[in-house]
Amino acid sequence: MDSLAASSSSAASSSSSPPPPPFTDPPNYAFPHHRLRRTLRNPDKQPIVLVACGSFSPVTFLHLRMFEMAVDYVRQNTDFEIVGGYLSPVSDQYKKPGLLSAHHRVNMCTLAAEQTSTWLMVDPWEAFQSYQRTAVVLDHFDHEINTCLGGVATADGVRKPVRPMLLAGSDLIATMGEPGVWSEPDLEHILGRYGVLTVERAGADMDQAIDSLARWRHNIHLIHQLIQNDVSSTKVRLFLRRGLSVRYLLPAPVVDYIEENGLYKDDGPTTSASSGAVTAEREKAAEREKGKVAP
Ligand SMILES: Nc1ncnc2c1ncn2[C@@H]1O[C@H](COP(=O)(O)OP(=O)(O)OP(=O)(O)O)[C@@H](O)[C@H]1O
Ligand SMILES: O=C(O)c1ccc[n+]([C@@H]2O[C@H](COP(=O)([O-])O)[C@@H](O)[C@H]2O)c1
Repeated sequence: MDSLAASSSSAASSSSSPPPPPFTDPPNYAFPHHRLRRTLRNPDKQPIVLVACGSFSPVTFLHLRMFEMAVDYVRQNTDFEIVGGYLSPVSDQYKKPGLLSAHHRVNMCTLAAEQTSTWLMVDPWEAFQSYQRTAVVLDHFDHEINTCLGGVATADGVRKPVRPMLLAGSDLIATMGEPGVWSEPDLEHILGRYGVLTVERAGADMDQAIDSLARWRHNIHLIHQLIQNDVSSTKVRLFLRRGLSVRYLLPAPVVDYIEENGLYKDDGPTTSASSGAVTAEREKAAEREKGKVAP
């Protein structure tokens, strides 16, 4: 199997022991696919699933709106057919400021997906374990949907593999050009193999962001926001700390959940925002040194 996780784990295995599973699943994990469409509407299209990775602390209407913008973009500009959409909240080990526990973030994302949409799902795979790089997360989707579920079928019964594609804001794509945040092989894997749908974000210059990623330009799809929305989780957390209303910025069940659980009343951890992935990777390496965490 052509996956980063598979290749790194098989390199570590001895010839006498059975090959380790390609991915480490959290306890009691089952891949959610209750809303994954298993039959292609148009047999000539390439099936894709949208995977949005992020903190979602908390999930906002903008995060959900990114998926709807992607649907319009894909219909008007590509030969893709979207068969599913997933929010994949990052692990607690990501250590970003304001990162609430995975338990609450997954609960809020699930309320948002299940109660405000008919097709979005939440995959808790990366949330409930050690930090997983985005390249590995996309491999996990590839494995679950194509290897385990057998992809999707056309109405004539022809099976087709589904391509997981990253759905992200242009600020996230901009970090791909920053030294020390993403590894070069991972960029090749994410942008060369899978591709990304990038939603314009106020304050992040999309053209500048993709300049340094020019060699993968064919796999980077730019989605312009026709109605500007610059809601961010940071601003929502700030409002909550100040006792201001966040109603109509987030889905109502998420606002209720925050109130019921008394969330975001204090500042949380203070790691710098851009160092989340770097911090998580360093901590994981240190854990590996101590022999506590599998590679
Ligand atoms: N206003 C926005 N416009 C476009 N993309 C966005 C916007 N807000 C979030 N995103 C994207 O959503 C994904 C998840 O982001 P994340 O959970 O880190 O949200 P965030 O609002 O940026 O969080 P924080 O404010 O805590 O940094 C990322 O790809 C991010 O770029
Ligand atoms: O895989 C990586 O190397 C990598 C580097 C930087 C960020 N990410 C992912 O990007 C997502 C959003 O990050 P952030 O800091 O914008 O909240 C989060 O899911 C991280 O795991 C991933």
